[in-house]
Amino acid sequence: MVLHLTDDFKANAAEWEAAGTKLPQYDPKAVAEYTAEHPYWVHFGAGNLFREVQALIAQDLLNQGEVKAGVIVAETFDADIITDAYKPYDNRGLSVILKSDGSVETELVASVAESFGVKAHDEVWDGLVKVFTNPELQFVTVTITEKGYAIRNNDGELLPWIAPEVENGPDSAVSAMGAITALLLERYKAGQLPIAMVSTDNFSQNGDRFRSVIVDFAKLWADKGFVPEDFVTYVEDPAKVAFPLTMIDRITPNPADSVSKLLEEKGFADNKIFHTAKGTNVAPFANAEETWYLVIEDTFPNGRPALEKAGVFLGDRDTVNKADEMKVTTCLNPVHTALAVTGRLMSYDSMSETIGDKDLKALAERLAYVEGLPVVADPGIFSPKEFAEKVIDVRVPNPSLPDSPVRISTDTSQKVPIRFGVTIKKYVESPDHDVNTLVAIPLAIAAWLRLLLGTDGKATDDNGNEITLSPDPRIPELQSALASLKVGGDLSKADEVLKPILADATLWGTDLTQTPLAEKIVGYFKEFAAGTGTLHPVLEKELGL
Ligand SMILES: NC(=O)c1ccc[n+]([C@@H]2O[C@H](COP(=O)([O-])OP(=O)(O)OC[C@H]3O[C@@H](n4cnc5c(N)ncnc54)[C@H](O)[C@@H]3O)[C@@H](O)[C@H]2O)c1
Ligand SMILES: O=P(O)(O)OC[C@@H](O)[C@@H](O)[C@H](O)[C@H](O)CO
Repeated sequence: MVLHLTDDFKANAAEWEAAGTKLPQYDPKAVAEYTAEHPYWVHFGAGNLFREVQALIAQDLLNQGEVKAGVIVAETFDADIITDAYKPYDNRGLSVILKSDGSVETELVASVAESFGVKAHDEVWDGLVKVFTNPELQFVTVTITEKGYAIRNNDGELLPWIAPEVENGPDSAVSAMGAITALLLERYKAGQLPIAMVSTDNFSQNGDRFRSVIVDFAKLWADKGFVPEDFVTYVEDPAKVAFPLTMIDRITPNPADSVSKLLEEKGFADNKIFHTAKGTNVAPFANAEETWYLVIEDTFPNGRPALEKAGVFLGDRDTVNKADEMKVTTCLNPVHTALAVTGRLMSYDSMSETIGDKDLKALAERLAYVEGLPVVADPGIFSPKEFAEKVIDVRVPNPSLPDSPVRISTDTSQKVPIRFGVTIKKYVESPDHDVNTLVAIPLAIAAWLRLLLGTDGKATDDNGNEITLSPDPRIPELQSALASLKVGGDLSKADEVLKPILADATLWGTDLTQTPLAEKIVGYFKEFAAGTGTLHPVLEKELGL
């Protein structure tokens, strides 16, 4: 038995069912034809999370007969994803859910009706313009990583790949933010049509940041005379263009060789993993855990389907904001980052190994329960304590999940302001909490700074073995700032060297040198960097283990 994603799955349904795969309950060809005239949902960022959350929601809505159209996917950063992992498979994918009890569930997903890999303003772009000028389009979702929203550097200057788009106007825009602003301009020209623009990336107040970047872009073009001032008013008007807040959660590791092999053994032919030139790891399948949440602020100016019937929580702004802060600043993502940086120092391959290390687990527990929970608000829709317990006791330890410290520590510099900075700020600003009591957060920060010691993206683990750091746009700058410090070397100037880094509010959300944390971090850093084999003794001493 050999199963291909492009099979006429109704004709060989028995074989798919024998493989235990859930099948679409609709005709994908009819859905694609209907979507071409009646699009309601476009998603930007054709990566792995999309396949395991948004595409499955779209499939669920189709299966239930709630909608007749599928989701359209657009990729601006890495069009190879579309060429390699979507087009050859008629935009279909296989969802592989690796449950914590060791069982595996597969589902053939055919809800992606069309895919656009944007490289220039050519016929592919024209296809997207047709979608954006359609009055029936209700919303856009986005998963493009935190750095995908950046258009300026830390000094407020335009990034080198954004500046030409500002200079040359909307017709030249192919970056994620430029292209989305240009497509909103088309929607504006088509009659100021309403739409919801839904960021589903991992950061606090994601919708607010998304709005501010789009408004920034629109104003830059207005200043240069490329667009009318009224276009700026359109994107600023929440009744026309809404930017709801969201919380999204499903641990979705990069497609793993182990899963590819498992699929091959089970007769799934489409199990090849692609590593694109831009560094995305994609496949015609995606692998994820069973738990998932999507919480969206219910502001959709052009309406929406009954997303709640597919398991999405729709709530008011306050509820969504609290749910997101709970996840990204306390109960999940900070735990992930602390485990990932210390896990890289231990050269652990999997996240389940990190939490299986009792000292790293103690760090995670202190971070979530002792330091995070006291300053996080209860969203009401789930209990933060139970959420954190499930993360620490069930989700991260899931031995079936091929998640790695290498993946989680990608772009750490972009994540620390949210994952640690928000909590630090709450301690600094609240008269009821003492910043001096923080231990796990400064330990995690110090461990990350120790991990960065090295050159050219290389570093050493706690055993002195060379490792390659995960990609991060600020590594060159940070490694060069730390260059005079060596593991086991003279650390007497560590204070001086670390000071400007710790003062950088773009990294921590706060100038840490104005807080007692700076001294603490320098102290921990010196202990970690004193030599090899320091991680466990320092954690044990500082955490009282
Ligand atoms: N994977 C997860 O467990 C998970 C869970 C919740 C939220 N998220 C959010 O989703 C994002 C994407 O995760 P993923 O698993 O799909 O990652 P992925 O590596 O599979 O895909 C990344 C996507 O982002 C795009 N991208 C990368 N850099 C970009 C840039 N500079 N500009 C524009 N687009 C860019 C890529 O082209 C691709 O579409 C994460 O960064 C996070 O914010 C991920
Ligand atoms: O996706 P990132 O790169 O922002 O962060 C890596 C992980 O912490 C993250 O993907 C989690 O797996 C996810 O947030 C779980 O919902």
